[in-house]
Amino acid sequence: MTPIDRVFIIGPMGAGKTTIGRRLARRLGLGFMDLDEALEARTGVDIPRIFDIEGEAGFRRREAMLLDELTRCPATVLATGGGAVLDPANRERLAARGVVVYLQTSVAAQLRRTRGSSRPLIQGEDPETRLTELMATRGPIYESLADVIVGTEDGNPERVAERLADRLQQPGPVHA
Ligand SMILES: Nc1ncnc2c1ncn2[C@@H]1O[C@H](COP(=O)(O)OP(=O)(O)OP(=O)(O)O)[C@@H](O)[C@H]1O
Ligand SMILES: O=C(O)C1=C[C@@H](O)[C@@H](O)[C@H](O)C1
Ligand SMILES: [Mg+2]
Repeated sequence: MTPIDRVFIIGPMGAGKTTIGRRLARRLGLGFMDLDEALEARTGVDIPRIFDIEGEAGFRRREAMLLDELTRCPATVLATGGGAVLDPANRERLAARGVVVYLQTSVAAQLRRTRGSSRPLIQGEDPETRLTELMATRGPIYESLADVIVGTEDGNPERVAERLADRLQQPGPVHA
């Protein structure tokens, strides 16, 4: 069996990409990186600030450049940002360089998990409608890009990570 070298986690805000990605990496004996956190570390400001100064377009440019760099790192689980899959070049890189895992979740769970957060795209008056709209456009993209799809409604991130690690370690076509 070929050992897993790179795993890319995709999915919407609050799906658990950061939380489960970190646990998955530990289980697989891989390093962990988070695209949002890496971008904040590189720029020295948080994501809401990047949106304020450069707009979403500026944020997406930085996100794409860093994704190109981080998807080349060996022995890594990389949690991406919720909107990283919108860019076709990003999608090509993710698909070509590793196993893509989609963490699927309901809007209700996303709402619970992101309540009170500073994520710029859900700062309006009606985050539920916003999350529903985002899922309508992005859901099909997540699904078509994924090698593996895992539900995260289970309230225990460690158990989700365990299920996912088992699945990735089984022989079969998910191995990139
Ligand atoms: N399976 C789960 N069950 C319950 N809570 C969870 C689960 N996964 C994550 N959480 C909680 O939901 C919150 C959001 O999770 P996390 O930050 O990992 O999401 P994310 O997908 O990385 O979001 P973003 O795209 O905004 O970075 C955290 O407080 C985390 O503890
Ligand atoms: O869904 C999105 O487009 C985003 C999700 C977050 O991970 C961050 O990358 C940023 O807030 C944008
Ligand atoms: Mg995250």
